[in-house]
Amino acid sequence: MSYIELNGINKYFEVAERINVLKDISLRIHHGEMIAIMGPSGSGKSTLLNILGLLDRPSLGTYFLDDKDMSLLKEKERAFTRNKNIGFVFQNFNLINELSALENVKINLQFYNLYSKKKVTHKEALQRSKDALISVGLEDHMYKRPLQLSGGQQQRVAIARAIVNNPSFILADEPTGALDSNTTEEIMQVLKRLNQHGNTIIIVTHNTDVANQCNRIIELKDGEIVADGA
Ligand SMILES: Nc1ncnc2c1ncn2[C@@H]1O[C@H](COP(=O)(O)OP(=O)(O)OP(=O)(O)O)[C@@H](O)[C@H]1O
Repeated sequence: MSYIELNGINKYFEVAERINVLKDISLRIHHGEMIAIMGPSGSGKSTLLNILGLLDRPSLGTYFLDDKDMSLLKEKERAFTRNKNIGFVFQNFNLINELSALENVKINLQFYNLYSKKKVTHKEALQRSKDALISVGLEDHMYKRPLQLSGGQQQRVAIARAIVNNPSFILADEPTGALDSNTTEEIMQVLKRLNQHGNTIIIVTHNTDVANQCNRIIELKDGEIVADGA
């Protein structure tokens, strides 16, 4: 069962002076949780998500993923660990407009092949990408390009891309920020279904309706955890 444990995480940025954006963050994320990270603008939510997603390193503190100390990994191992364990979903979908939905999903398995010794064949990549799109309800839209799809459908493609590697964790930074309330609800249903099937989900959000559908809400203020509970 995958878990994440952060202990004493601090993050500094040096601009004109040193600013401490995350202050002594300790938390354990258990397998199967669905977590919202909330807090005012500038409180450090995205910085924390980037550290959890191995996109950025803490200045101080330890990060364990499944008993492995992430600070000991070299860049290539970090990239492999990230690609294998973590799927990302972004506010603006981050899809490639020149590629079909299917190709946008398949690209994640091509990245996987860059880092993994055990390669996924073209045939398997195609089947897994189709299965991921079917699981988010896009069986009739696989060959369309992102701009031929609605915002909610584009976000479903992005979710399919995030899950095609079977990651334990899905990290979503304002996944419904660009969507209306009905589409937000649809995307939450998709995320909740993935959570019921065993994915651990962490969502940064300003939307209390989104947060209230999670099992745990972590609230940040000025880089500190000020609340953490159901
Ligand atoms: N690369 C960087 N260099 C310098 N300062 C940074 C950098 N990244 C973030 N910051 C600062 O760190 C603080 C926290 O930023 P972060 O993006 O994590 O906040 P947030 O809670 O996600 O905000 P929002 O809700 O507006 O997205 C802000 O003051 C921001 O200006």
